[in-house]
Amino acid sequence: MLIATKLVKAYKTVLAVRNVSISLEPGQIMALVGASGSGKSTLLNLLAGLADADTGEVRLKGERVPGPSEVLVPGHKDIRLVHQEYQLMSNVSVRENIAYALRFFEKSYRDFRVNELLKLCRLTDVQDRVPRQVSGGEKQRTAIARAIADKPAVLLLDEPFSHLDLPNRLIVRDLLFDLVRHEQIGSRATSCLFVTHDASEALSIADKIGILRDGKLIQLGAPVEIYHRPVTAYAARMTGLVNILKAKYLPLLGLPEYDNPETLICLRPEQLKLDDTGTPGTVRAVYFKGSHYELEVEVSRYVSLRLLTSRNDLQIGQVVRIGLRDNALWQLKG
Ligand SMILES: Nc1ncnc2c1ncn2[C@@H]1O[C@H](COP(=O)(O)OP(=O)(O)OP(=O)(O)O)[C@@H](O)[C@H]1O
Repeated sequence: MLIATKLVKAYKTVLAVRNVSISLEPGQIMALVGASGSGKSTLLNLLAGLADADTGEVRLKGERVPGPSEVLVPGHKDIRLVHQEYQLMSNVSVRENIAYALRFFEKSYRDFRVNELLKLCRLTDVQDRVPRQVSGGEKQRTAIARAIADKPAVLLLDEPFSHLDLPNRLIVRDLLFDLVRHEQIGSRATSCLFVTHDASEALSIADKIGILRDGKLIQLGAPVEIYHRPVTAYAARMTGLVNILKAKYLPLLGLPEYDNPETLICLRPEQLKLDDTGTPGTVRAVYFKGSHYELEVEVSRYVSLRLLTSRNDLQIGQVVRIGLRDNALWQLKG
């Protein structure tokens, strides 16, 4: 189990990581979601033993993970970090890049394991090409295959989806999911922690999601919990499309105001519906999303709401009526 306790890291005047504590169980997937500059990469480096914490510590299976100032070769043998740039050897094939991680193993096992990894990461067809001859998605998967080759306890990934197109994002998402489950069958369970600024993949595969803001972990929980009960407007926005309105505008939707009219209320688009008996509003935007349409409907000068519909006959300027699917409103703390 990987446990980080009260990690703090500052760069001169910037406090990049503030008192962050997390724990990752064997076989778990955790995603840390935050805006640019929220401290994601710094935290990953601390977890990997590649940066020295000012205070706090990281432990893997009870043993302290030393920082680079304490060891000759920075990093920990059981923790692998896949960087955004992949850091592959440019003059050797995909296969050899992966095999290099297993150079101290017997050849027969090495060949077996490399074949297994090529299959798992869907790289068998491109195994003889050098990195410049493969796509970004294939480079990413080669870096992941190399990182997990000798079954580390922890796989850390920095923005594994950010440079990829949608099909490749889905392949990598499924791969992470598969490899954590697949590698669990063996005697050691690999855990995976990745950082991202886009929660869409995180919501679907992570067991736990942490929301980072200005170096602080402001919320940690299961994806469903964070999505439906975000603590702040920032956590709500980082995890998907959301309407945030002040409680004083709830009567517009036929609901009573709260004691404090300035309280922020979070309404996910799917909590709203087009409803002939609901509140009238004017369609301000219609976005085609493939499986559905996203509408922006102005219900007053101060309130525009986003909702989803399968109706394909709506036009900008048209008046529609909006109702709530359920009255489960969620109150934000700020
Ligand atoms: N070497 C450094 N020297 C000074 N400040 C730094 C250094 N590295 C990061 N920072 C600052 O620390 C804060 C956190 O940076 P970090 O790179 O960890 O965030 P991030 O969430 O990974 O951002 P991004 O998504 O843009 O990569 C930022 O304010 C950044 O400017």
